[in-house]
Amino acid sequence: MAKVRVYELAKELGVESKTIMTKLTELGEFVRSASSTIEPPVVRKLRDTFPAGGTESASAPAKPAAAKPAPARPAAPKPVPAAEAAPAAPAPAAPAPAPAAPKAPAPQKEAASPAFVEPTPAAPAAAKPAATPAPAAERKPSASPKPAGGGNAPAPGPRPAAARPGGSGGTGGGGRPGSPRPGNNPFASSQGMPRAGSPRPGNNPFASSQGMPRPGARPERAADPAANANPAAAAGSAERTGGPRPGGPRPAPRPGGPRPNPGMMPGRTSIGRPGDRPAPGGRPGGGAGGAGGGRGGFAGRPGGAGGGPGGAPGGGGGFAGRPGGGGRGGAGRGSTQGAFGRAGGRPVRGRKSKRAKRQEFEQMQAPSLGGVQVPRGNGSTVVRLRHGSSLNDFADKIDANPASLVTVLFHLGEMATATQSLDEDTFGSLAAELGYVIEMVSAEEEDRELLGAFDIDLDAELEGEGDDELQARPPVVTVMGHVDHGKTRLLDAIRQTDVISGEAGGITQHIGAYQVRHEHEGVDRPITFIDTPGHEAFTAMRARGAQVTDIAILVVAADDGVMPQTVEALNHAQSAGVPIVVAVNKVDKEGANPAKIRQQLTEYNLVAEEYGGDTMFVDVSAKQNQGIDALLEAVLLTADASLDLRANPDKDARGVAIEANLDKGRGAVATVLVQSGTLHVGDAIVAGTAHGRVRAMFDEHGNNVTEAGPARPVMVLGLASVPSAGDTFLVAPDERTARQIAEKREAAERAALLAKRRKRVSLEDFAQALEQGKVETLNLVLKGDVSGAVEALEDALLQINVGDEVQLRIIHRGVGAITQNDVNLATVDNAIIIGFNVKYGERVEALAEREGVDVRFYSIIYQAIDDVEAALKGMLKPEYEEVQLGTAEIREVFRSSKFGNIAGSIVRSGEIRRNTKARVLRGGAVIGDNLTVESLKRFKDDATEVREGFECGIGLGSFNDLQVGDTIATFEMREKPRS
Ligand SMILES: Nc1nc2c(ncn2[C@@H]2O[C@H](COP(=O)(O)OP(=O)(O)OP(=O)(O)O)[C@@H](O)[C@H]2O)c(=O)[nH]1
Repeated sequence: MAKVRVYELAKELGVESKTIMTKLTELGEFVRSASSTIEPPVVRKLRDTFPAGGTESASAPAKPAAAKPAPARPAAPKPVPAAEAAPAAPAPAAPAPAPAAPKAPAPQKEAASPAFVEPTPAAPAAAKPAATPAPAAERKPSASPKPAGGGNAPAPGPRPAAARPGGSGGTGGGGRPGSPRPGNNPFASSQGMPRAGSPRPGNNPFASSQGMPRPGARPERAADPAANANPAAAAGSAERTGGPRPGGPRPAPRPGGPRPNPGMMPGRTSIGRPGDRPAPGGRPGGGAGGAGGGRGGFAGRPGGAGGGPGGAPGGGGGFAGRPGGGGRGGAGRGSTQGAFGRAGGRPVRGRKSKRAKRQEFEQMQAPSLGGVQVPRGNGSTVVRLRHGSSLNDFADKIDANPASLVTVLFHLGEMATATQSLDEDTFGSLAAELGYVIEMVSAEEEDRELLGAFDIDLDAELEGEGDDELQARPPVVTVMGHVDHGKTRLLDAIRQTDVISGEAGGITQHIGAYQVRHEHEGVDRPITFIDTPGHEAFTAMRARGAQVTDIAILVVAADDGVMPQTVEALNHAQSAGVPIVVAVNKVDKEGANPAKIRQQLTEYNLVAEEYGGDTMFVDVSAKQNQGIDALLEAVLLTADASLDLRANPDKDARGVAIEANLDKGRGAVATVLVQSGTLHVGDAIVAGTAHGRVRAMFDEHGNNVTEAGPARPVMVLGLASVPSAGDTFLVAPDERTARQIAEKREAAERAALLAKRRKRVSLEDFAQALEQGKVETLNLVLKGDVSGAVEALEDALLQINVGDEVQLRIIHRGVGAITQNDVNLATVDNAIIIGFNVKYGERVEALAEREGVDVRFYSIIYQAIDDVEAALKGMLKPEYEEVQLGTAEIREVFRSSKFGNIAGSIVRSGEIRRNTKARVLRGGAVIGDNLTVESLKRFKDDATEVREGFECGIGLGSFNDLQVGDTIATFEMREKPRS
């Protein structure tokens, strides 16, 4: 046994507890009472000091021999028993009497002896072994006793016991597996006693000890007492428990005892202990445990006592158990005490029908939040929700009442109506509480599902296309580059090369994209150009999930070199995985240095072929139409080298809207790029949330066309509304389907927009997102007022030691205000934008807000570095500041027994809002803080807010210390913007 109680040792040594305690004080050991436990080394010292009874000697030997291990016990038990029996007996006897009488003397004895025995042996043994081992030993003994009576039991018993405890208790958890039993026993005994007790009667006897405990509920004390009562030792207690009470009944009881017995504390029993008992199987165990439990419950110490034998451990366990116990353990205890509403309550009331008990048990498992019942998942039940879903949608999926979910969510600290769109995090915490796992369906998936409802499966369609169906299609090219480097001029020049039109001036109409033909290796091949220079259109489309561009032409003026937007453009292209062909423009100009461009771009991983890289650089002069053919040739070569450009033309068309506008005379006009299939006049189409029937189509020459195949841009008339650039379009089986798809998309888009708010990664939640595997890379977009600062910032950021699990990637850096492009790029790549001494460009803030992009501004470089570093380490927490909302002066206090005191007040400043935080000030001193405006009335009506100058009734919940003249100040905590 690990620990011995003072009174046990006193008994053993044949001295008074007081004497031992005095001695302990002399030794500098602090003990609270005679039932306190003493550590083995101290026990040894005391034994040396009081060379008392032979018991000691007997036990001493035993210890060594036993060495705590299981073996010891078996052996020890018997011998010891004898020895201890004597001492122990008395104690047990004492308690036993009363209870015992009623029940079964015989059992008592049996129980007693074994229990005692064990304890004793244990105790001595314990000294040597480590405390931990001891527990086990103790337990075992206890267990063994009963079963054993014999030797076998011991061995098995112990372990089992241990095991159970651990298991059942959950509590016992660690070392104290024993606890479980204790718990069981405890209750068993205690409960058994009491109830049975006549329980009460029973109680009386031990009354002090037992009686108390049980009823006592509780607590520690109860336990302690019990322990004391037992005096003898854990054994004693055990006995009592086991012995007396259980005495007869118990024996069995414990194991199952609890229930039987008692009937008693069924409640408790059932809860915590049930499990235990079984485990113990042994009454002995039970007995002992019981005792231990009792005490254990209390505290470690008691436990110790209980443990006496095995009790000690048990005791500890008990404790731990309860707390940790969680479900059962906790309940168990609670019940005992009656402190825990359900469990405790019932038992007290008396017996309940099995059904009632079961119901109660089930209730315990139901979510208790807010007192509502919601079907629970098993912790891994997956619920798929669309972005923008509401509690109603969630409730549908789990077959719950939406109102219950509102309540549960409220108890989790969030308020939402059943129809309000919620973000993923909110659903996540709600789902976790209820045992579900939320999977948010991505926008693409969502659209796929939406189309699936109409029997349209674009992926399956693509997968089903083999070499038989696929035919080569032209590449789609976007021209990007720094301002004034000649993008527009180059697109014009290319347009001029169109050999098909045969018209002077080539393409006559701007429709957002055009096709030219170029003879490549003897074959006349078309190339499609997106006729919107710059990467704005490119990123805008990409942000909408449309990947239109196959190849990017990066225009760099040879007389100017690589400039910020050059870099920006190539970042965009690279981040989209689009191959780049570099057009070194203005080579006709004086001072043009094409070689310098090649050299500069090597820094950005664009290494010219002539330098051993794989990027084609072509010197051109857009102004003089030089090198255009070579450029087209390079485009085709690059396409052939790195891309598989094929599509099936023989199906309904699918593609992307490139640009669209509302024309006064013609209605919605959209230029679409067919990506696969063939679009015909008369087709029912849906583009984003716009739908209609193709009334007419025109090409870039203004000619009417009746059909358009893959990579063919055409201007379409006939849509009922204007789609957005980047919207995907498809031909539907009929106009009605087209309309329905459009309507559903519109609804989904609206809902998603509502829920979007702050969903993207932010520096604050980056570490969390990292942990959850949502991100692996912290993508940053750096913008600064001067390039030197941006470079310095980038260098410093890249030097942060980020560890292996995460990568820091600067996906774009540039000089100037935060632009829509930056936000679009951050949207696509889930990046955070860092602005150093710059501001938002026009209308960009709204876009960032809408897209939920985290944009941070700094004017001190180290602050930015610190924040990023902190984010990477999960240290960056949002800062909150208190914002006062309003004050009200109390003019009169209405007392209401139902609602608590209501402050009849007049709002002096700001406004008073319901559910906001409040504090009460009297003469400038705060007399009540962290309160909530729980009720707010204007006359008899409930109000959500009352403005300055108006009177209202304010209820602060249970805070009733209100006086006329007090001021109620309301405030809220707002996230502090970092700067
Ligand atoms: N000498 C010479 N000038 C050129 C060449 N290409 C374009 N330019 C001139 O450079 C200026 C800018 O050309 P743009 O085509 O407007 O350049 P951009 O890149 O489209 O400019 P933004 O639309 O403002 O972004 C114009 O004055 C062109 O005439 C060229 O090859 N040689």
